[in-house]
Formats: sequence, structure tokens, C-alpha cells
Amino acid sequence: MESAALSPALELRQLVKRFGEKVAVDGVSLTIPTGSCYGLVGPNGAGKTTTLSMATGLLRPDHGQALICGVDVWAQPTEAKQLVGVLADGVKLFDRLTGEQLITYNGLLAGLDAETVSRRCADLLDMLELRGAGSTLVVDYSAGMTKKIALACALVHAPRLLVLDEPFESVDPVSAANIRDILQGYVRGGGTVIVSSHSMDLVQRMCDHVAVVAAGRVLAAGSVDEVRGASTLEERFVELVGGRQHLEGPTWLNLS
Ligand SMILES: Nc1ncnc2c1ncn2[C@@H]1O[C@H](COP(=O)(O)OP(=O)(O)OP(=O)(O)O)[C@@H](O)[C@H]1O
Repeated sequence: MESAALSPALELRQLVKRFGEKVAVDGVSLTIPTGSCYGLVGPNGAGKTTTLSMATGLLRPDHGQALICGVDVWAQPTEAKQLVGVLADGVKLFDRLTGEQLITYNGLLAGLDAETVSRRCADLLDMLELRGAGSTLVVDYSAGMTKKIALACALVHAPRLLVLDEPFESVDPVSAANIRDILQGYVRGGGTVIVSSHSMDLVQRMCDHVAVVAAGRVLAAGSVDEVRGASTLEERFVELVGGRQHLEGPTWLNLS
């Protein structure tokens, strides 16, 4: 194991993942410095979810290595999982539990004692404005509430690194701003966030670093200012990823 104090919060070394003929991730290497808020952007199908799944122990890479604070995710999965909180995209929660039960389950699973879990559960429900929904089954939550309870579960063991795949999808603007504040507070307190998003505006405002991926490869990575140069992040993204086409659509959709 490398020294945790000197290691980046997350280091991806030449990750590769194939699904049959399809190369979803094609040699991704990234260094996420401790204390950064790191955005991961790319078009649909770029390989963001696959990369983050390999980085967090959800999907075994065909090649390469992922290290969380110097701990190899695939060689020492138990140690690595103590260090990371994950909000995965599309992974089913145990939604026959109430919000409170789900956070408690995750806290106990992470090895916290019952009293600590109970205290943190109350804090998280307050912080994410879910206090009134603590005893409601998660299956009855809205999409945005489900994202928020998943974030609470990712935070309960106070991880060093938070990996968030599309955390703002379906979340209303006020809740999104509140989540952003919570994440910024977490980073100020020494935590590290890596977040995938399709909102360039959000990444530009919230993140200090960004990587642009397409077709399973890193096209650009560094501080947001380095990557965007004199353009906005959105302009730079479009430039890197291949530009927009001006499609008018089929004639049958022209109703005039
Ligand atoms: N389990 C799987 N089986 C087969 N192909 C897969 C699987 N998971 C992902 N892929 C393929 O790998 C590629 C990368 O998918 P991935 O979900 O990582 O992209 P993404 O950047 O997260 O996309 P989006 O922004 O649309 O969520 C896509 O072409 C996808 O179809």
C-alpha cells in the first residue's frame, strides 16, 4: 500500500473494459487530487459510468488499476470501500426499507455503532430536507428524493472520497443548490468529490478540475481553467467531442 497521506484521493491507471466487441473504456488514466471537486463529463455512452464503476469496486476492470487514497480497489476491496462513498447511476436501492432504515443499514454495514448511526441519520435527513420522509418507504419516494437518500447513504460513514454518478439528475433546482452547498462544505472539510454530469454550467461552477471523456478515452483533463482556456466549458466540450450537427429533423415533423 502507498502512503495514504501522499496519495491522490483517486488514481486510475490505464483502466480498460470491454463488453463483447465494444470497448467501453479504453485506457483511462486520471489523478484526482485530495481536496478537489473533480467533474467527469462526456457525451452519452462515453464510458463515464463504466469508469466510475471500476473505480469503486462495482465492476471488475479487464485491465488497469484503481487506487483510493493509495489502496488498490480490487486487491484490497474491504479497505478501499471504507474510504469511499458511492452514489451509483441506475443501481437499485433496497427500496422496501424506509429512508431511515436504508441509511441505518448502510451505516451499520460500514461498521459504525448504532448510536453514531442514529445521530448521523437524523443529521443527514435534516441536511437533505428528508426529515418528513424518514419513515416513508423508499419505493414511494420521487426520483429526486431517491437521489437524495442515496447521497445520504454514501455519506453516512464520512468517507474520504465521494463518487457521484449523475447526482443532480431529477433533482429540483433548490435541492440541487443545497446539495451543491453540502458537497462544497464536504470538500472544504478535507473530502474529495468526483462527479459525473451532463451540466457543463454546473461543473464549471462547482468543480475545480474536470476531465472530458469520449469513446472511452480521456480527451482533456486538468483544472477547469486549463481545460476550458478562453472558452466556456460547454464550448470547449463541443469542440473536443466533435461539434454539433444542425439537424432539421424529418420532413413529417415540419408541421407548417
Ligand atoms: N453492461 C453492459 N453491457 C454491454 N454494453 C455496455 C454495458 N454497460 C455499458 N455498456 C456500453 O458501454 C458504453 C459506455 O457506457 P457508459 O454507461 O459507461 O457511458 P456513460 O458515459 O455513462 O453514458 P451516459 O452519459 O449516457 O450515462 C456504451 O456504449 C454502453 O452501451
